[in-house]
Amino acid sequence: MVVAKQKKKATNGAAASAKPEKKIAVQKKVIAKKVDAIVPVAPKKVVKVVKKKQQAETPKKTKKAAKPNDEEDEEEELPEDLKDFKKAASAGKLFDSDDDMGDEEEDDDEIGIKEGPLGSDDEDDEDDIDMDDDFGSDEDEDDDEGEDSEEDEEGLPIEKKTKKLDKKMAKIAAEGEEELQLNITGADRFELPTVEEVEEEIQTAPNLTSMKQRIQDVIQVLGDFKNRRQEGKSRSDYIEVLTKDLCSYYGYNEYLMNKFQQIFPAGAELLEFLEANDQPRPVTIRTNTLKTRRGELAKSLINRGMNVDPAAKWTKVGLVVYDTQVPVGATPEYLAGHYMIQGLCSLLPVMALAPQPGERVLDMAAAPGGKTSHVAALMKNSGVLFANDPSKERCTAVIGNLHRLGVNCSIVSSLDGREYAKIMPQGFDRILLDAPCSGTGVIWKDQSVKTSRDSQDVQKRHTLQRELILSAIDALDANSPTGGYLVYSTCSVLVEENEAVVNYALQKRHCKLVPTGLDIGVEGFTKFREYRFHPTLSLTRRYYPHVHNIDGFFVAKIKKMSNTKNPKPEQAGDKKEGETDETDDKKKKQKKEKKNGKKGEKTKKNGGEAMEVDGEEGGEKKDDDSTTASKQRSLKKKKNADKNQRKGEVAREDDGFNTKGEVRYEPKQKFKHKKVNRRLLARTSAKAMKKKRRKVMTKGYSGATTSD
Ligand SMILES: C[S@@+](CC[C@H](N)C(=O)[O-])C[C@H]1O[C@@H](n2cnc3c(N)ncnc32)[C@H](O)[C@@H]1O
Repeated sequence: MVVAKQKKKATNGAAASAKPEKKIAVQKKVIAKKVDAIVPVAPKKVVKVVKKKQQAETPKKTKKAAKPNDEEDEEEELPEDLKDFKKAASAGKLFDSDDDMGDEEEDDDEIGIKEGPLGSDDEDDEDDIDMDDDFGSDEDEDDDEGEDSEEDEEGLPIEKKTKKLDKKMAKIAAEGEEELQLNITGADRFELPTVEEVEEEIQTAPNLTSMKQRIQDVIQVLGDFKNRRQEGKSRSDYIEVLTKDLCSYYGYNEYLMNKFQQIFPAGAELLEFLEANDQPRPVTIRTNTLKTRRGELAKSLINRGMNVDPAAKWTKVGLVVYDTQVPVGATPEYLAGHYMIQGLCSLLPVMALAPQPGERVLDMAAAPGGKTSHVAALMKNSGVLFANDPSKERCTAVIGNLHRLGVNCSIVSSLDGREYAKIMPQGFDRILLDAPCSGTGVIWKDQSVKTSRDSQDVQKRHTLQRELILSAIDALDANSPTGGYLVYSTCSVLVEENEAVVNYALQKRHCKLVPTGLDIGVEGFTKFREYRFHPTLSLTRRYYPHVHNIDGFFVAKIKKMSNTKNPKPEQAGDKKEGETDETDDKKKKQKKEKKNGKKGEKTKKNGGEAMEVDGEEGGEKKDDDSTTASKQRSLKKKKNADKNQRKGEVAREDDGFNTKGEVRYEPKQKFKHKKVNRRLLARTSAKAMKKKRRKVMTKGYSGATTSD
């Protein structure tokens, strides 16, 4: 553009200084200027074609050599070129290549428009400088324009030609612009390949760049689906292609990718999460306050050549290690037990548990003992701390760490956590259940998680977690003067292992969620897809690597309300979408009916679930003799009510997740609004009012008569 401008100046400058004998030469330059002027709007290819043609037809010469003698030739030549240009442009041949959008080489070509009759780049540069020098500065330009218009008025044939040419050029430019816009919108519109095509590409020649591009394109379309969708393609078509690409680009199986897509329905956030899963978290350590203080520890580590800093505002014991000249796990301070190497997220559940000195505390799944030793530090090495893990091998790590860190209030056991409810019911003031989980929050540590987790696997963990959480609640003492708290945590981001487990516990035991007291984290889900958890699930906290720069994590704090096993019925959030208080009332009514029915049955069978199934038969037998229609009707009603309720229970028995561990799909209820004929309604209500009034009047009148 600078060059073009300089040329313009040069052209105008020429007009100013070389009258009249140089007029033709000036006009030629004006024409050249017009050609240049359309360059920015005409597609590169167009320019290239014109220039190439010019090059082909005009012997290449320097500007100096091209001066007066060629004037006539060029005058004739330019309109011809332009004809070709127009033809080519209107035939649409100039835009159909991808190259039109240009790569760097093409950009060079664009600069190369300076080539051709007017000479090479280098020459141009020189010329530009010369021209400036010869023909004056910007200020001269205005004057030149004035002279141009004077010349217009004179109406030389060449001027007429120029004007004609101007019009032509404007038309061509407009056409070019139009076509360019068409091409741009065409290029913008992303064409969705079929899943089969994508699969084939992935299997035969996976191209990470095009895959990434497609991922971004699809996410863009999904973000503005109404406007960007391809006709005939549904949202699920796009999602299917996106899932395939995401799986192969990031290396996940489809099961896990679907789960993540459900958690992060916004594509951009999903990408951030997936990217973060491939990034290592910072190395962090926890100061063991049983032996030292953070400031002292930091000083000694800095002296050893470690670059450390306080890890975050919310912790007084965490340090982040930026770089180190010595292995973090082999310093004298480490061996002396002044710190534990721990991810920052590991501090969160212990902070939420807030164990007090002198309490009875259980760490139900303790190995390798990072959190156990933190608990001991907060208990100031007093009270009793049970550190349990069923893996004997992993228990040796617990013992080693507790020794190194100077914990002397602990008992290490190697049991299945589910045993604790039986061997020590109501035996603890506080319990930490850092449950075994899928590890979907710490994928950066173990990439095999990406492909090894499937629905059965998650379902198995979900079941174990539910059993463990109930056992933990049963091992808690609700009447503890200082506690009665359970902290449930996982390094998983899956709802099945987190909210669903806690919600299940709320349904099964008399307990409630309380605030974790943690400053960071996002609220747990109270709604997930079509499922509704208890509203207090918002008190739980979720952590994501892409948001908090710590491992994916979940923390819930539960207070046990009573040592009875029965939960308060309203404790659990088992209300489903579309359910109202009215449905609750109906349920209560059904339960009452059921209970009444059961009373009679109790003489035959013992309580429990089997009894409910048998209840139907029992009920029928009992009422065999009864022949009245009303009794039969009420029996049928009761039977249906029982059946419906059982159906609901079966559906919910897995806490919103079917036996495969997948979210059960239930289409949203569509509410049909009955059309009300307002006139008819008004008429009927008016009639009813009249009737009522008449009734009252007659009553009142007759009443009055009697009383009188
Ligand atoms: C997430 S790790 C615990 C990490 C530990 N809390 C820490 O911070 O060092 C889960 C632990 O649960 C243990 N585990 C597996 N099944 C268990 C069960 N049935 N009862 C109790 N713990 C179990 C595993 O052996 C594993 O050590």
